[in-house]
Amino acid sequence: MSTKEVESVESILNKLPTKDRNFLMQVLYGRLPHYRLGPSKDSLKTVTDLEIVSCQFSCNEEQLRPPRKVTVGLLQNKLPIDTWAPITEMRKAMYTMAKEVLEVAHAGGVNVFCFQEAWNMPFAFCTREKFPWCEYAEEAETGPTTEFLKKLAGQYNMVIISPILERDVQHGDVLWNTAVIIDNHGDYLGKHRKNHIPRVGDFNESTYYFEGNTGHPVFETEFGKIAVNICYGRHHPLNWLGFGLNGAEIVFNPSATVGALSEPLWGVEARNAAIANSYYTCAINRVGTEVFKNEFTSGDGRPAHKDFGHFYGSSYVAAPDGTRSPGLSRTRNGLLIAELDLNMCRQVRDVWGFQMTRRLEMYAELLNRSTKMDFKPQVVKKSS
Ligand SMILES: NC(=O)NCCC(=O)O
Repeated sequence: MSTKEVESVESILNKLPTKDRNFLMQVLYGRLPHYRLGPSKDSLKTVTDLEIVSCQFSCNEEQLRPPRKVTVGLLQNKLPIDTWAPITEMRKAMYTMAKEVLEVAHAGGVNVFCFQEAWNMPFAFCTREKFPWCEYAEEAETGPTTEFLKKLAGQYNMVIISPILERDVQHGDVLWNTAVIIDNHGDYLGKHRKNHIPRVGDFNESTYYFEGNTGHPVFETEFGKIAVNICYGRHHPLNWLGFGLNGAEIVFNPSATVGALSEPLWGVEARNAAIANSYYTCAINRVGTEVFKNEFTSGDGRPAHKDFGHFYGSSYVAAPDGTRSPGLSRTRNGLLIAELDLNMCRQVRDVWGFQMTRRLEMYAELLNRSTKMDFKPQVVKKSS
């Protein structure tokens, strides 16, 4: 990590006098979620410097439905060892870290836990090297990472979302960027493959895998209907809409993105999706700087370099009413624990009526027309 990196936006806001800070937070972040006591970090042995933020979103009490409280856990973490460590060592280090953090998350009452994108490996897709990175790929349903997490999910009664590099051995060993969903009984529930693959900056991911073919699945769990919009998919409002149309109540957005490219968009996109679709969104970004052995370039005139830049963390949760949690640190490992009341989804639909006032059939007709070869944009010009 560069020592020049700012800790977080909130660390700057916190320097303001309390009255000004509270006013600004209210305007920028909405009605503030309440803070909860965080779990103890005593069980952490190897994970150092883990920031824990613990908060609570609330909505109106209803007469006919009891509250539907669900606690989510979002983890952003640095690589514990060098990118060039042998795969078995990297996996061991990642599993040790995950085991310790999941124990803390369990103590914090987490029901649904999500890791960052491609969590169990370096984010090596900048390099365009095939070896050793493709060797990290594993089968979604039966691979070592899924097997490892199944035990913990069952033990902790926790749904776990595990974004990995997938190898599909049934279809010619093809690779995918995939999120595996393991239910709270420790059973494999399903998977979602990343729908939109970046071709921007050093994000050379299309060298490794293509656009996903799993649509917009929503996974019905004992803790609500959940979906996963992997990283770059957050720039596509219709991708978010797809999960909403299928009934998602919480959409996780495990990501890996760097400051120079996307930081001004980060606080906007997942939050706007929460508002537009009346569901909760959980945006998780990697943190730290990952340095590789060999230099790479990305055809943008920059000199060859060995790192992606700084992954700025800043993971947060946004609610259907637009309220958001503070972001985790830009520089530290972090666990964000947020208690949500899923009743808020319908309450916001009733108040704002976005699902009633949107014009899906009108959009469908335009979208359909716009994909045709003979499409003519509807532009009105003054005739000359
Ligand atoms: N991992 C990934 O898709 N990153 C692309 C960059 C971005 O979406 O900000």
